[in-house]
Order: sequence, then structure tokens, then C-alpha cells
Amino acid sequence: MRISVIGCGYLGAVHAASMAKLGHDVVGIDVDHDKVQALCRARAPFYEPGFEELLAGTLDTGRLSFSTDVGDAAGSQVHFVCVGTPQKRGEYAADMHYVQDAVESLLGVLAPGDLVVGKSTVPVGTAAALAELVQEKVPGALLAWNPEFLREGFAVQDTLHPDRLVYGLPAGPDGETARALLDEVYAPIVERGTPKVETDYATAEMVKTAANSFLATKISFINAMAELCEATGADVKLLADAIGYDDRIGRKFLNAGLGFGGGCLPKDIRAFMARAGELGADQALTFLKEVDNINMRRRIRMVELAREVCDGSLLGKRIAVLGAAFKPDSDDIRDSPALNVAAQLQLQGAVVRVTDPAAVENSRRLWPQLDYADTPEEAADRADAVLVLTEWRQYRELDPVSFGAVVRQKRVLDGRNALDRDAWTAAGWTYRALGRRAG
Ligand SMILES: NC(=O)C1=CN([C@@H]2O[C@H](COP(=O)(O)OP(=O)(O)OC[C@H]3O[C@@H](n4cnc5c(N)ncnc54)[C@H](O)[C@@H]3O)[C@@H](O)[C@H]2O)C=CC1
Ligand SMILES: O=C(O)[C@H]1O[C@H](OP(=O)(O)OP(=O)(O)OC[C@H]2O[C@@H](n3ccc(=O)[nH]c3=O)[C@H](O)[C@@H]2O)[C@H](O)[C@@H](O)[C@@H]1O
Repeated sequence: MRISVIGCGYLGAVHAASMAKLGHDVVGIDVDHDKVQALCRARAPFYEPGFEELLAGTLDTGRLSFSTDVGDAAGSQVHFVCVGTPQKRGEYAADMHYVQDAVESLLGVLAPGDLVVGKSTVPVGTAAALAELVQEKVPGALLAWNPEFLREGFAVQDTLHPDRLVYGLPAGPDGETARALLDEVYAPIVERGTPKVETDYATAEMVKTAANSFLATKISFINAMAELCEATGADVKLLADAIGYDDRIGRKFLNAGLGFGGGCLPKDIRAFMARAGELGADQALTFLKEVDNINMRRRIRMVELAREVCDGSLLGKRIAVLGAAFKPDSDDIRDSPALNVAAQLQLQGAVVRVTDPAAVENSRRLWPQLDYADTPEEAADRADAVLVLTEWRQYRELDPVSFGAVVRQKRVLDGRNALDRDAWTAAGWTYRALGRRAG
């Protein structure tokens, strides 16, 4: 089948290559010329394990191409919309102009029988409005909403082996047609028995925002417990282990620490609240405001903890920040808790050096005022405190004995509860973490 993918960012580029891997002829379209050039040369424009290999392999088959010209989407039967829906500046709502522009740009290439498939995360009600536009301008063309649940760092695996497929379909015979096309797109995934949920548009849109809201709530729940652990001397890591053994609760997403960031969870819960307000149902989601507040408080607490270990003042203190990406195995720094903390420390007078295995280049572009280092040792040279803010394997596996030789003061703050506290304290470090006793 011929497929187009509009928007080749973290989601779309992986989706395009994955669809080619499934055997389809795919063209990826993006307005960013540099990104398209990189993709055409089999260079990943972002860090994502396994993606560059997938890209090179699928480009080699001749089934995958990229272009800046939406005209090249003509002749495709299915058109995936994967453009961004970031938070609007100064507001909670999502900025929907990229989705609107992308769908409008497709109107000139659509033919009757084509299917537009939304994958971007959108406010409930978007799909119905876009379906009306598509059908008015190109009678016989259809629209479905097929939200995406991939995690950065596992994007290839999650795209090719999703937990479930969700199809938001139009009513009646159009729904049958759209379902058949989606089943053909995802044939190998459907045939292996992957759970499939077929719904109306609104449910499909809400499944996505509900899933991200639940994940955010789970993280803020454990971080609220961490605040109480700090007040009582209890240990949040043991608490999470103990409640996580109950499989109604589950241990996943109960890692307390600096909280959630990234291009999705923070903006998605805010956009969900904004949409609920527009629908007159804002009371239903007031708890998400608290989820957001708890999350943002963790960043402030981290800065306080750094001040505490630096004898009450950050002024002139040399601080190494290990980690800039919002999570390991990614170069994504959108709403990164690590960078936010690094910037706050610098504003309060500390001399901050940041390092990250993949995200330094992006960080330097966004926060040129921060100082960057290539390695943890360089970042920690004569440091008064070391903060581990993104739990890359490289940092989890640091040898506290040899690493101790580069710093001025052996003080480590484990912002992700990722280090072996006993090993670090045995090596003479003062160990502090969120939600755990000092070591
Ligand atoms: N990043 C992720 O892990 C996931 C993202 N999502 C959702 O997918 C959507 C996209 O997210 P990301 O890929 O992270 O964003 P991104 O910002 O990395 O990528 C968006 C891409 O769309 C391009 N673009 C914008 N307008 C365009 C147009 N009119 N025509 C063609 N290209 C255009 C941009 O140049 C950019 O390359 C968002 O709604 C997000 O919430 C959903 C699940 C996972
Ligand atoms: O809509 C999206 O874009 C995606 O958002 C998240 O994926 P992602 O943002 O890639 O990363 P997560 O693994 O969810 O982590 C998000 C943030 O939460 C933090 N986190 C995660 C888990 C945890 O226990 N504690 C915790 O603080 C991470 O450090 C990170 O900053 C969801 O997990 C995906 O299912 C979804 O598709």
C-alpha cells in the first residue's frame, strides 16, 4: 500500500520507517528542509535507539523516501498526520495550527477513497471537525483517529509491537471502509493478535489523553509520597517496591524523583484540562492541576536540596549536572526537569556544568548560557556537588571510588533514585535523594 506520513519528528519519522518495514511504500513529508535532508541520507535527526538502523535498512529497500513537498503525498491511499501539538505560549491549551495546516495541505492531494489518519495527540472534538472539512472539500475521502502510545527511547519497538491499536472510526459504512484500510496498514500487527479497540472519534482522542493523564498521576502520586517520606524519614523506594507488588497497583511508573517532563505528559495534561474547561467539565479534571503542581514542586525541592548540601548557599559553588534529556536514551530536552534545575541553580549563583550522552547539542541551542562538558568527569572537575538528574546507564554505572577523585566535595544528589546508595556512601560520598533518608 502507498502511504504518506505528514510530520517527521520523533513520532512521524519512526512511524514512516516502521510502515516501510511492514512492507508499504512510504513517503515522509516535513516542512523542515534540514530534517528531510538528514532522513534522506539515513541520518536520524534525533537520538532514538535502533532508529538509524531501521531508517538505513528501509531506505535501502527503495520503499521509503522523504520530501518537503506535500505534492509527493499524491497517490498514497493512507495519509498519517504526525505533526506537533505543543502547549500554546502562556496558555494551557494545545496549539492546533500545525494539525490544521497539515490537513489543509493534504486537501489538494487527496482523492476519493483516501483515508486521512490522525496520530497527533489532540483535544477531543478535533477529529470530528477535521472529518467534516475533509468530506466537504474532497467528497469520498475519509478520516480516522489512531492515537500513538510509543515511548521515546523505545519508539521502534513500541511502533512495531504496540500493546494495542486504537481506531477512532466514522459511523456506518465509512467506518467499515476506514477499518479495512487500517487493518491492511497494520496487517502483521493485527494478525499476531494485538488487542484492537474500535471506537468513535471522541473516545479514541480521549483514550490517548486519559492514558497520559493516568501515567502522570501515577508519577505524581509517588512523588507526593516522597514528600511525606521526606517529612517522616520513610523511604519512598521501598514504599514503591512494597505497594508495587500488588498487581492491582504495579511497580511501573512508581519511580519517585525529579518528576515527569518531555514533549508529552506535561503539555497533554494541561491541554486536557483546558479542553475540559471549554466543554464546561473543568471540575472533572481539577485533580490534574494538583498532579502538575506536585510535579513542578520536585524541581524546586531539588534546588533546595542542592543548597542544603552546599552548606546553605549556592553562590559560587561548582555544581555538576549529569543529564540534560528529559529521560535516558533520548536527546529530547522539551520541558526537561534536569535542564530546568540546572538553570535555576545557575540563576541562584552556582557555577553549573551540564553533561549528557546525547542531549548536549540540543541543550546548548536552547540554553546557551549554561556551561557544557563532554564527560561526567569533566563536568565534575573540582565540583562541590554532583547532581544526577537523568538516569542514563552511564551514570548509574559510575564507579563512586574513582569518580570521587575528580570532585572537590564528595556530595551526590540522586535526582532519580537511580544510584546504589550503599556503594556511594561506602566510597565516602554524602548521598542525598528525593524521598529517602540521607546516606
Ligand atoms: N514524541 C513522542 O514520543 C510521541 C508524540 N505523540 C504526539 O505526536 C505529535 C508529534 O509529536 P513529535 O513527533 O514529538 O513532535 P516533533 O515536534 O518532533 O515533530 C513534528 C514535526 O512536524 C513537522 N511539521 C509541522 N508542521 C508541518 C506541516 N504542515 N507539514 C509537514 N510537517 C510539519 C515539524 O517540522 C516536525 O518535524 C504530538 O501531537 C505528540 O503529542 C504521541 C505519542 C508519542
Ligand atoms: O504521548 C507521548 O508522547 C508519550 O508520552 C509518554 O512517553 P515519553 O514521554 O516518551 O516518556 P515516559 O517514559 O512516559 O517518561 C515521561 C517522564 O516521566 C518520568 N518518569 C517516568 C516514570 C517514572 O516512574 N517516573 C518518572 O519520573 C520520566 O523521567 C520522564 O521525564 C508515554 O509513556 C507514552 O506512552 C506516550 O506515547
